[in-house]
Amino acid sequence: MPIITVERLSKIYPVAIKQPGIKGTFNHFFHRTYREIKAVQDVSFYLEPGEIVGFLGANGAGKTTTLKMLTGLIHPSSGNVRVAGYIPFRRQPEFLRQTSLVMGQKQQLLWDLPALDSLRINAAVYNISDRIFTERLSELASMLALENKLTQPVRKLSLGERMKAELLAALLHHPKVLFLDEPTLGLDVNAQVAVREFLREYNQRYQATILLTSHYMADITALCDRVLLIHQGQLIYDGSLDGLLQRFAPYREVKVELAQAVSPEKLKQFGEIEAIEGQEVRFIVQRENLTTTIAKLLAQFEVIDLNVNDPPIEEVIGRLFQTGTILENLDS
Ligand SMILES: Nc1ncnc2c1ncn2[C@@H]1O[C@H](COP(=O)(O)OP(=O)(O)OP(=O)(O)O)[C@@H](O)[C@H]1O
Repeated sequence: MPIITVERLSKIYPVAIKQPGIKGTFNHFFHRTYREIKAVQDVSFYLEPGEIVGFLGANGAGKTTTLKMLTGLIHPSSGNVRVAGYIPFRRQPEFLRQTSLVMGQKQQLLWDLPALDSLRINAAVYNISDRIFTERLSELASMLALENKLTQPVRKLSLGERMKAELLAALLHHPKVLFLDEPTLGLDVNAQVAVREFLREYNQRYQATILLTSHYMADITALCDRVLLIHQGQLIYDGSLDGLLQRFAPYREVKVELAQAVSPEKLKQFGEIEAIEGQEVRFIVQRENLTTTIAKLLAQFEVIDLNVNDPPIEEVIGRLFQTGTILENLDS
C-alpha cells in the first residue's frame, strides 16, 4: 500500500498586479486585481514505503510547492494528498511525528547555540525520552561523523557540518517519510558524498521513504532508481532514470580518437562538437543518425578508437530544462 498518495493535486497562487505610478498604487490599495500562477497542475503519483524517489524539474517548475503541500505547509487548491495515512494540511501531531522536511536553503537549528541545545528542544517537542534521545543522538551523530561538533555554536560549523546537523535534527524523531529540498545545495564534493551516503544508510536501516529534489544529478543517480519530472507544474514523467534518458535524450555521445588532429570545420558535419582535446573529439549525434555518422567518420579519417555512450545525465537534464526542449521532446 502506498505511503504517499497524490491525486490530481493543483496549486494556484493568486498574485496581485500593481500598475506603475501613483494611480497604480492607489488602485492597488482600493481595487486590487489578481492574476493566477498555476504552480502545480493535476499532479498524481504514489510512493511505496522505503522508496527513494528523485523529484526533478527546472527552476520554477513546481517542486517546492508540491513538497509544501505534501508537508502541510500550504493548502492545495484542489486534489487529494495522503502521507502516512494523514491529510498533511491538518498538521495533526501524529502526522508531524511521521514526517520531516529539510530545505537546503533554510535552517531550523539556532545559529548562536550549539546544535545539541536545539536537538534537546526538538526532543522535548516530539516527546522523546532522555534514554531514547541519548541512543538516537549517539547513533545519528556517529552515522554523520558529527560526534565532536554538536557542542559548538552552529555558526562555527562548516556548511557541510551544518547540513548534517540539520539532518540529525530532522531525523531525531525517526520519521517514516522524509522530504528533502536541495539537501546538498552549496556543499563541496566530499560533503555531498557524505550526505548521500548517510541518506542511503538511513533509508536502508529504517526503510524510510524519501522524496528528494536536487540540482546535483550525482545525488539522483546515487540514490534514486525512480524519478518524477515536473515541467511548468505538470508531471510529465514518472519512471526509471534509464527510461528518462531514453525518452528525453534522443541523442548519444560519440567519442573518437583520430590518428591526426583535424580542424573543427571538417568535423562539424558529423554532429554537434562537444569538445576537442588534441586528437580526441566528442560529438553529440542524434540516435537515428548514429550508424551513418560512424560509417562516415571511419571512411574519412584514420580512427584509433571510438566509443558511443549515453550523454551524462547532467547534460541531458541541462538540455531538457532549456526553454522549449522538453516540449519538443514531448511532441516527438
Ligand atoms: N508564494 C507564492 N506566491 C506566488 N507565486 C509563487 C509562490 N511560490 C511559488 N510561486 C510560483 O510558483 C511556481 C513554482 O514555484 P516553486 O517554488 O514550486 O518551483 P521549484 O520547482 O521549487 O523551483 P526552484 O527549483 O527554483 O526552487 C513559480 O512560478 C513561482 O514563481
